[in-house]
Amino acid sequence: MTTDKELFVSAPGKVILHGEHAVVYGKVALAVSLNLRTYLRIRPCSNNTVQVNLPNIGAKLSWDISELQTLLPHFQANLTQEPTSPTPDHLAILKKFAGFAEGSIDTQSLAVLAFLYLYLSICGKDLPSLDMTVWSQLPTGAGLGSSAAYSVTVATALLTFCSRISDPRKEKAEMLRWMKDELDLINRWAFQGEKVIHGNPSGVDNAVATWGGLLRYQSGQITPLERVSKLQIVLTNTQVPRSTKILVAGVKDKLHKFPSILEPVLSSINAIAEECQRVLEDLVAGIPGDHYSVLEELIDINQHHLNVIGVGHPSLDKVCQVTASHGLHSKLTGSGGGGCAITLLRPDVNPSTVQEAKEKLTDCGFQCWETIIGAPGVLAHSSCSMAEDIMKFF
Ligand SMILES: Nc1ncnc2c1ncn2[C@@H]1O[C@H](COP(=O)(O)OP(=O)(O)OP(=O)(O)O)[C@@H](O)[C@H]1O
Ligand SMILES: C[C@@](O)(CCO)CC(=O)[O-]
Ligand SMILES: [Mg+2]
Repeated sequence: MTTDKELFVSAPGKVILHGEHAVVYGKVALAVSLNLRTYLRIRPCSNNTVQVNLPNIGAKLSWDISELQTLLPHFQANLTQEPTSPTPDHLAILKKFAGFAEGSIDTQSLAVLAFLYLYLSICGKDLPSLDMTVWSQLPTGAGLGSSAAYSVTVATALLTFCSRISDPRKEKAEMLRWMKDELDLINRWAFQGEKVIHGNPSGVDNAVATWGGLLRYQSGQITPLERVSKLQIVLTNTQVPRSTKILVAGVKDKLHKFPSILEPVLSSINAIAEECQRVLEDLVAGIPGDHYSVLEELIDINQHHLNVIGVGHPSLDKVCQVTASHGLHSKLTGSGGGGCAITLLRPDVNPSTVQEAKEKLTDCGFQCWETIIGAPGVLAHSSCSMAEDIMKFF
């Protein structure tokens, strides 16, 4: 097999500055890509099988093309240019095929169901033999958009492999990307993968993984916010596992139970995201003001709101307490219930204060790192351009 037959793609994780959960109900979210990426290798294989290797979650599966072909009649309607949503019937058929129990929502089932749904929907009538490996620098299920980075890389690789979008490796550009229309198609297919994993995603995470940078997202409308990604952030992973699907469903139940109590909270989260955008724009425009104090207050208020809607966790409270004792402000990011928190660093913060806070957080059993935000969205790579420390996982 020649190496140019193998294609590598990668997509970034994200942090949500403000708007998680409220964005599911049409409110504004501000989200930015991270310098932690998911990498995927796809290549043809010659033994009429589809092989999927997911080392982060310890899954290795293989199916005969002839078996997969029997599922195609159920997915015929999907073989259009327009991405189509997974129905409960589709998911039931795929679960039965893969041998997963009816209500299974474990890590492996969700990843495999999302792959099978995208493979059968994107690849058309002549299902190709292929071998796919996905490996990520992102912690799985920690609020950093690992499911979206996974869905974006899988959708991109399948669309490229089946020639439904171009292969950017034919271009001589430094950064191998797709055209705007193709990125839009990738984003819309990845959204279907997210539906399999999340149940009811807003689409913000797959938008950031596709387009990169800092985005304002509202009801499918994506607005890149340029030149405002200067914020310095510490990320803390509480290492408490949680599922976005369950947390999103929990907020829905609460909203149905107490609409007049929860709706104003979601509207207030919307106002926080709007105010944050305004402050970030003032910062860039050099308009005088104590912008960082406002950003810190917005973080504190939103963290209280997120507790009110039921997505907090004692481990996240601990991150907020520890950082507050060093004069720093934190909130959960992503779907909460554990997972990750962000802590804002003012440009004039004393590095020893940050160091001490990080040491205390590490003593609590949390993992802490300073991040570079605003990484590029989905990229193609040729095998010779892949860094050695990443290639060793493939
Ligand atoms: N590297 C990976 N390999 C295989 N499956 C993955 C990988 N990364 C994510 N997944 C799939 O995504 C699921 C995690 O998605 P979930 O939405 O719960 O968390 P997240 O995306 O990390 O956080 P958030 O949605 O809050 O940003 C896993 O259960 C798995 O099915
Ligand atoms: C919790 C949520 O708002 C963000 C998860 O990163 C869910 C979503 O928008 O799909
Ligand atoms: Mg997710």
